[in-house]
Amino acid sequence: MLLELDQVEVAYGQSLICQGVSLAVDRQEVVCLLGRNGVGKTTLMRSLMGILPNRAGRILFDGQDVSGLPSHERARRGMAYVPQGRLVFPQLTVAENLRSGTLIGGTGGGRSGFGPVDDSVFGYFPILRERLGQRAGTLSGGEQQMLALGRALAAQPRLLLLDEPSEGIQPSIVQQIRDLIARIARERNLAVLLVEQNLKFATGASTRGYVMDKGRIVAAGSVAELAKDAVVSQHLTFVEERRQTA
Ligand SMILES: Nc1ncnc2c1ncn2[C@@H]1O[C@H](COP(=O)(O)OP(=O)(O)OP(=O)(O)O)[C@@H](O)[C@H]1O
Repeated sequence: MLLELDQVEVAYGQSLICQGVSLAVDRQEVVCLLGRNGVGKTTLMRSLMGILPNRAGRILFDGQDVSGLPSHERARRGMAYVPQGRLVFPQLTVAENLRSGTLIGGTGGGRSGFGPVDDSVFGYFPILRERLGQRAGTLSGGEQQMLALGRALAAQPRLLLLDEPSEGIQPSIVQQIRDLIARIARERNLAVLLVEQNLKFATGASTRGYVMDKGRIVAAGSVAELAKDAVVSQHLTFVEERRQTA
C-alpha cells in the first residue's frame, strides 16, 4: 500500500474528531472517502498532510511513518493536497500559481527555487494555457479547481489528496473534472484519496471507498457495493439530487 492509516485520531483541543480511522490506498488506486458534512473528512485530510497533528495512530506513506513530519517534508516525499475550496492564490496569475506547485516538488530541486511547469499539465487542462497571464481570482469555480489540480500535479506527486473537488462547480464541469481525475490517475500512476459527499461523482472516479460517520469508518468496499448499500445511503446526503431539485 502507498498510504496506510492505522487507528488515526485527530482532535481540536479536547474535541476528538477522527476516532481511530484505518484505511489504505494502493499505488495507482483511486479511493473515495464519503460522508456527510462535519463527520471529520477535512480534519483527516489536514492531518494526513501534516497541517494538524494526529493525536494517536500511524500514517504510513510508502511504508514509512510520516506522522511526525512537517507538511513540506510530506510534500517532498510525494504527497499533494488540493484543499476544499481550492485555495488558489487569487492575486497571482495562473502561471505563477502553477509555478508555486513546483517549489515543494521534485521538479524545482527541493527548496532551491521554482522549477518549470511540466507541459503535460496543459494536456489535461488546455484552458489553463489560454489563461496563463490571468489572475486566478478571476477564473470560474471549475477553472480554479483545474488550476488547483494542475498546481498539485506540477509537484509531480505520487499521492493526491482531493477534498471535495465537485463542490460549488457547475454540473457540466463536474463531469469533466471527474473524468480527468480518473484519467490523470491512470496515466500518471497516481494514487488518489478523494473526499466527497457527491456519491455519483465519487463512484464515477473511484473503484473502492470508505464511508465515514462521526469520526469513524462505518462501511468499506467497492464503489458498486457502497452505492447499493443501505448503510451508505443513511450516511450520505445525496448532494446531486439536492442540487438538481434546488
Ligand atoms: N478549527 C476547528 N476547531 C474546532 N473544531 C473544528 C475546527 N474545524 C472543524 N471543526 C469541527 O470538526 C468536525 C469535523 O469537521 P470537518 O470539516 O473535518 O468535517 P467534514 O466531514 O470535512 O465536513 P465538510 O464537508 O463540511 O468539510 C465538525 O464538528 C467541525 O465543527
